[in-house]
Amino acid sequence: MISLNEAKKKAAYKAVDENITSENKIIGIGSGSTIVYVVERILQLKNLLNKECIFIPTSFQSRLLIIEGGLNLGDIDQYSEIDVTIDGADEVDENLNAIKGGGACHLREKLVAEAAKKFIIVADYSKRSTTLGEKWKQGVPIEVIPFAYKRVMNSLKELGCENPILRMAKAKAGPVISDNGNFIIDAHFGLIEHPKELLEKIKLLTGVVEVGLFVNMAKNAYFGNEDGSVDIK
Ligand SMILES: O=C[C@H](O)[C@H](O)[C@H](O)COP(=O)(O)O
Repeated sequence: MISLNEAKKKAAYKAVDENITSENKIIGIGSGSTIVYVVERILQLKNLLNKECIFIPTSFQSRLLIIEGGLNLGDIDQYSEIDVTIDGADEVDENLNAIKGGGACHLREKLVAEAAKKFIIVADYSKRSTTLGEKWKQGVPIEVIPFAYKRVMNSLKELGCENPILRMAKAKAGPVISDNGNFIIDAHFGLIEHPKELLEKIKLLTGVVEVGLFVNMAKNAYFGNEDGSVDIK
């Protein structure tokens, strides 16, 4: 049996080995703890990759990983067509729909994933489910314009979320502020049988910037298993 961190690393390394080649010129880098291993592997293989390759971050965290690794940094407004984006997830269902935004990065993550010809998810075994909502009990992360948060919370209750929560910071009094200056609401909807419908309903609420439901976006997911193997879906 291996630890969750080792499982993340196994998935990340295999995803890089199988999806990042010398032919890729623009690569999207997701956010979170699994992505640290993605960048670690990219750095190990640096000499085999295209020297001109540009890396597009999805957060302050991944921007730092790119800079500190000595990789070429670009931005999504300079490079709106990406060859491959690799990112972590909070939960992935059997159709490869995902909940993302546990680290409040899902707005840029979605943009960089949508811009990619190939979007690949990397995750450990604890994130794998049949139906979204089975594993990630914190709720769907929703980025909102700060002054709209109360109205959006009321509307989320009408959509079936009993107790939407404004995400609070840990080492600061007050709410989490995203990289884009917005608030995050976590909205638990139980089992999400129809993620596309729920995404569309939430997205229509005034003041919502982006929803951490990634529906029909991933080409493959790499899951690191407890026994050290990696499943590719
Ligand atoms: O906002 C954060 C992102 O969506 C992450 O990709 C997600 O939370 C998974 O992170 P981790 O790899 O740390 O589990």
